[in-house]
Amino acid sequence: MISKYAIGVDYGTESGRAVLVRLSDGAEIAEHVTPYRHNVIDEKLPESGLKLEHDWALQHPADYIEVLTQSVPAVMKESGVDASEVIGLGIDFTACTMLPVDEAGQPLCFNAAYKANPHSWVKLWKHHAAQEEANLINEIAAKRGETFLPRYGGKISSEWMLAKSWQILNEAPDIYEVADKFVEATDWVVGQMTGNIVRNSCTAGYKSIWHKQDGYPSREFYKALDPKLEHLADTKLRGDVLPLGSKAGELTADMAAQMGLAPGIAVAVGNVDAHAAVPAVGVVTPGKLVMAMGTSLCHMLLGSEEKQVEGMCGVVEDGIIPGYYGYEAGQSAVGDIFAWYVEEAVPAYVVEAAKQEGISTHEWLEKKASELNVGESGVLALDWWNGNRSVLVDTDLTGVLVGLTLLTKPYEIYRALLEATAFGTRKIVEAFHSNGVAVDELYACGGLPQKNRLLMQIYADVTNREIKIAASKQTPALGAAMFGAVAAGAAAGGYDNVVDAAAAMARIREETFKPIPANVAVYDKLYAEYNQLHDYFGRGANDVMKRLKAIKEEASVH
Ligand SMILES: Nc1ncnc2c1ncn2[C@@H]1O[C@H](COP(=O)(O)OP(=O)(O)O)[C@@H](O)[C@H]1O
Ligand SMILES: O=C(CO)[C@@H](O)[C@@H](O)COP(=O)(O)O
Repeated sequence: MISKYAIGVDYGTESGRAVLVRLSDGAEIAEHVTPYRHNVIDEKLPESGLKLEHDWALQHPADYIEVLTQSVPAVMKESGVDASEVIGLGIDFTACTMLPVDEAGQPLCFNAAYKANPHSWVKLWKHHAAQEEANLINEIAAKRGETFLPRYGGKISSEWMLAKSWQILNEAPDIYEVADKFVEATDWVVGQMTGNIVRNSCTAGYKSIWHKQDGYPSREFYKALDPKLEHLADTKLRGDVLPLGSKAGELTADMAAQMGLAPGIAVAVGNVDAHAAVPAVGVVTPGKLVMAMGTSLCHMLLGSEEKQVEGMCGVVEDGIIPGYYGYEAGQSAVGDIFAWYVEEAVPAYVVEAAKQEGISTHEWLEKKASELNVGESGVLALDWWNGNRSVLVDTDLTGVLVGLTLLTKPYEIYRALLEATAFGTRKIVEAFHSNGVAVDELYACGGLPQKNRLLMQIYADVTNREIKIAASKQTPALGAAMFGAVAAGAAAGGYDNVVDAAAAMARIREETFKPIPANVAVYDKLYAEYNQLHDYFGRGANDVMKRLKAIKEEASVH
């Protein structure tokens, strides 16, 4: 039998990667990464050099296309697979990563008339400058008793489509006016491959308050926010919303030529990175929490019923795997916090020591931190370096370190940061579990489980649960390829549904991380302290973080 293949393209925060996957067994034949030429644009705009304000995070749409034209031909070349054997392609993306486009589907930032306006660019998921809009959305939605609110854990995030769109209206009404549509980057890139933009049910459901039965919120609700938003859903957000696994269209001849693929192959509707990873670790039933661990951490879980859970990002019917309610929660920085520490705060002697040993600074810190007993450092942290996504849903919260002394060592702080993120995850696990969405097992995928064993042991100890690790290093891309195979269908050599695709293609590692009872006991005590700090700083007892932010904003006006 001739092997068939699909390509999965995973769009992360700093780079995109293509993986060529064999459909019979999920073997990853070749992979290639293309770093985004413009990376995250958070200081000044390309070309005009316009300085961006705090909390902005933009991207350049051309970088996404470069991933297709660089990484896809590279995997084809490396593998030696003939283009005729590749039957489908799927992508996954960070989200809500959104952009305004014109009638032709072209990003407004490609237009000389608009590109000096930062609102014409892609707003990356971690663009956090729409918190004021989010606060108002939540206040007004709560006052009106909007029924969608409980589906989003009681709060709509500043990271999502509505807050970002409203920020455009408030700060750049001309861009709002001229935008034909606001689209998720995942849908835009798929549209570039097929020649037609369609929306997917996953980003629409989790990031744009779309519901399978009810559609978007009512016009009255949008109007209550701002009369100019009344028609947002039927104008800027219009367009078909197709379920995950659907075929968005076929690869155009032009893009096929640039990507080294055959024209006409099936392209799946867009997906979200964390969501695509779920079938890629073989999770297609409830009770198994999948943690996509990278710069941020997304928690994905299936349930048979729709439950209300404080601070979850959302519950969407068929949002991850058809037939189940897909639950999502998350932490908006995890790896990014460790990166901050390594890049901004370790002393030179640590960097030098790591260099001498021929290992990375992370690895050196991990090694030294592993020698500590649990609780030995006396240092505790709150993991809010990029705000709090779940369960507080507040991007104005910031980080905390408690317990520092003149004897505190860098690796003790590093360990406290690893632990803080694990406590943040425990908070989420408990929120689900205590509200009737069972979390019996943990699965981890993404870059971090491959990079840091201490981190994974800490997560097992803090949550008191065994953790299974994805065999693939590229789980979102593998999942995206599965959806590409589903879009192609069994008749073409793919699969008819993602459950069948997962049965054949998903794998986990044999080795798991099991909780160590002695560590679990100490972490219970530390978690109780974390919880107290969490509520003190996060639930209004002391709003020092918000006051500091206000002072900082005032002081930064030059
Ligand atoms: N040894 C390590 N221990 C902990 N974190 C690490 C280590 N090496 C890199 N990181 C962090 O991993 C993150 C990148 O994760 P990865 O999954 O590769 O990326 P992404 O989330 O963009 O897909 C960065 O934030 C980086 O700080
Ligand atoms: O918000 C989501 C998913 O809902 C993610 O796309 C976002 O956290 C970015 O994820 P990564 O850290 O790039 O893996």
